[in-house]
Amino acid sequence: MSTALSVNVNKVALLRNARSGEVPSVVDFARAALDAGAHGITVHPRPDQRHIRITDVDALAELLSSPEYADREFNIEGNPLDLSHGDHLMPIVRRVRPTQATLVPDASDQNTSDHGFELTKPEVVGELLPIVEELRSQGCRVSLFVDPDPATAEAAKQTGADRIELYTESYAQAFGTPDQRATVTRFADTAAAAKNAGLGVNAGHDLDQANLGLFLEHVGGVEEVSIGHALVAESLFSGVESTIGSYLDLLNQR
Ligand SMILES: CC(=O)[C@@H](O)[C@H](O)COP(=O)(O)O
Ligand SMILES: NCC(=O)COP(=O)(O)O
Repeated sequence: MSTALSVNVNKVALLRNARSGEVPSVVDFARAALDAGAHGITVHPRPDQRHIRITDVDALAELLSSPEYADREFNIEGNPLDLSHGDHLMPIVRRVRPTQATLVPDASDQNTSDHGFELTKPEVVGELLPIVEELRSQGCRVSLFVDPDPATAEAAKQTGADRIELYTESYAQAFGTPDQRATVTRFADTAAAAKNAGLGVNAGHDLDQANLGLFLEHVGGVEEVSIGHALVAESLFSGVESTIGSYLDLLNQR
């Protein structure tokens, strides 16, 4: 199985928002990533719009609607259960109709994503069921952000979701330490449990060129990795085309 690369452009928007204006352009970065061979674009439009704004989502949707990118995917992340700023995510997904929605249980004031859904709790599954059903009814693939836990992966099936996304920060932290083997084994076990439950497997958070290869070597059947923070940082030094090419080499996609 080949693993697709979805480029998260949150951090391009973060830099852009440091000043007024459109420099650097989120759309231009996304176009360069796609032209270099990235399989898709990911955004996480948080309620405070600290980086990705709703206008960015619409501009990227227009870019990806271009015939030249007909085979590329748009992945929108967010927490449909966080109504602290009103219903933020679902109106966006209903309007844009992305290829995939990745549901992430972030609170609106979190610095970044730092945990997955507790799907072994029936009440969490119950809250997600109607949302997953609506998204899938509009043709949107649904992925649920989860911690590395086989029981959680198995429970994800009850929501009707298509995939899980493995939250890989603990892997990135363990990479190169004595905990590496045990940690990557837990991710492999979680991925296997998801596959056995009939779910696809995505992965993301703190993946980079240094740690990605070992992860894919040990965790089977990963269909998509979404990478942003490290990739954008690496692009500052090596350029977008070269950086994307390096990731595609790691994914054996060139
Ligand atoms: C869900 C996840 O781990 C990331 O996709 C998330 O988008 C990171 O959010 P920030 O870019 O705001 O840190
Ligand atoms: N779902 C993970 C993602 O989109 C990007 O995470 P990161 O590479 O910015 O940590």
